[in-house]
Amino acid sequence: MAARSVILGIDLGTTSVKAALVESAPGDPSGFLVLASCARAARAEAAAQSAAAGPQGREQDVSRIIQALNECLAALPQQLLQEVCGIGVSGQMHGVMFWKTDQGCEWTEGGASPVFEPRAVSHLVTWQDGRCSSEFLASLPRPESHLSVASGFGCATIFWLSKNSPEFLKSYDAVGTIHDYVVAMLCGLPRSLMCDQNAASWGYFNTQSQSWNLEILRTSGFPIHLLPDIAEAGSLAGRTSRAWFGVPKGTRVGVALGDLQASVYSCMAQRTDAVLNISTSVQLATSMPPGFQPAQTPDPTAPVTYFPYFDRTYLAVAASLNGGNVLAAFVHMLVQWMADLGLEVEEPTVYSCMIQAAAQQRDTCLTITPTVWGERHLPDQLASVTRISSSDLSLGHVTRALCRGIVQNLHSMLPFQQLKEWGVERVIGSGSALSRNEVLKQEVQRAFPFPVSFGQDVDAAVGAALVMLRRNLNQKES
Ligand SMILES: Nc1ncnc2c1ncn2[C@@H]1O[C@H](COP(=O)(O)OP(=O)(O)O)[C@@H](O)[C@H]1O
Ligand SMILES: O=C(CO)[C@@H](O)[C@H](O)[C@H](O)[C@H](O)COP(=O)(O)O
Repeated sequence: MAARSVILGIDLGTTSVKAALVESAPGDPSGFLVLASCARAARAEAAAQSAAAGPQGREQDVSRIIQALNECLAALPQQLLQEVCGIGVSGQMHGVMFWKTDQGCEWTEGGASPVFEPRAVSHLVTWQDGRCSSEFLASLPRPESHLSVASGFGCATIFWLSKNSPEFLKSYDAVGTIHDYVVAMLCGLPRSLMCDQNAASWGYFNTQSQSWNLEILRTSGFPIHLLPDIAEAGSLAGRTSRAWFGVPKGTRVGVALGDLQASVYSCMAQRTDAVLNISTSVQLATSMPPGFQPAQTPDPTAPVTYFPYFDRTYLAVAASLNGGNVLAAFVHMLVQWMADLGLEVEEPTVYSCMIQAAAQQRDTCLTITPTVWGERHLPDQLASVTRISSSDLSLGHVTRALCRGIVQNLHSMLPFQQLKEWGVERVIGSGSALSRNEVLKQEVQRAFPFPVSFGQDVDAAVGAALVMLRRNLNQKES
């Protein structure tokens, strides 16, 4: 019997790590089967390593992210892992972490299979980081890119560190996103490799020339020697340097992909589909026609931006900073209030009760603008609640209004009418904040009256695997 083509897909998200085992299935309408999947909360939030980052700093402990990854791999069927012939990796874009070449991890051979643990690495400064004030961003050089630079973008964070913590940078000689790091460790890469999807999310990257704005950065004192080499999205990064949780040594590994692009790749079946992802954040994306090129002068006030996809095509994306993280903040607030009142309640219980209560509350006049983190195009628009009446104060009312506010905020960035004009005929939902929340699903269907279907809650991991399967492993043995 021919060996199975089993591909391992990984998504290193902001809240959780997801892994999926995917197999080519020509007989299936989708062409593939998800054989197994796993998700593990990373719980990686950590205090900023640089005190100067202040309360707006948002960093994650890389060891906890890798621990969640290891837990996912350990939970997948060993037999299937031994049949893996390719690995696709995706993750939270924009963020940046640092490591020392050849010292970024330590492989331990003690257990059933070698595993790597991070060594000589920094925290991950994530896309939610707010240390770069508007004044600081205004002091930076204008990028030669169609995307403006925002706080939490890798190059902005590196500029900030070079100006506020220069000693910190002297300890490292490699940088990348968390998913670039994992690929580099799995393959033992001498230098970090990055595809245009992630490079564009850092700022100061020209997607037309596929190159960093080296001259602009160099003349501004940016440590350009740190910048990763660029590779095409969907290309190979290398092969695993060791066996890993049963995955054979020498397994091909793709260059790491953006989580959004990987989710779109797994959900978008027709060019007329729009993909609405609600995870920690929210994105509404649809594909632009081949040959489309975004205007080269970025407009920081534009709610829709254009993300590189595959083969020099672009996605039109409304990317909100306020998605599942707003619900998580509300849940955290409730748990804290109940603790202050001497009551101990677990977060999953609160999620379950509030979603059930809102499902019974089909409508509300309470109106919530949920933007506790502002938006990149409206940084000063923080959250607000209006139309509060004594009859609309139940948990069901507030949760319904919160879910509606998250979806309406996205709709204000990319309205149903605009999608219709672009030829969109269907919306595919993705992301586990959406898949676990019937009320959010109802509000999506209310705001976007298209036929709506919902993907799986490991869409980016499946997408990363499919890219590997369709762009590398269906080709002849190289
Ligand atoms: N028990 C739960 N029930 C419903 N929603 C949840 C639950 N736990 C977390 N969530 C939501 O899921 C979101 C995280 O989704 P996830 O897909 O893990 O994010 P990411 O891909 O960004 O890591 C949280 O921000 C929260 O809103
Ligand atoms: O902020 C944008 C785009 O600018 C998002 O697409 C961003 O890439 C994602 O929210 C981050 O990658 C985080 O994704 P997730 O952890 O919310 O899945």
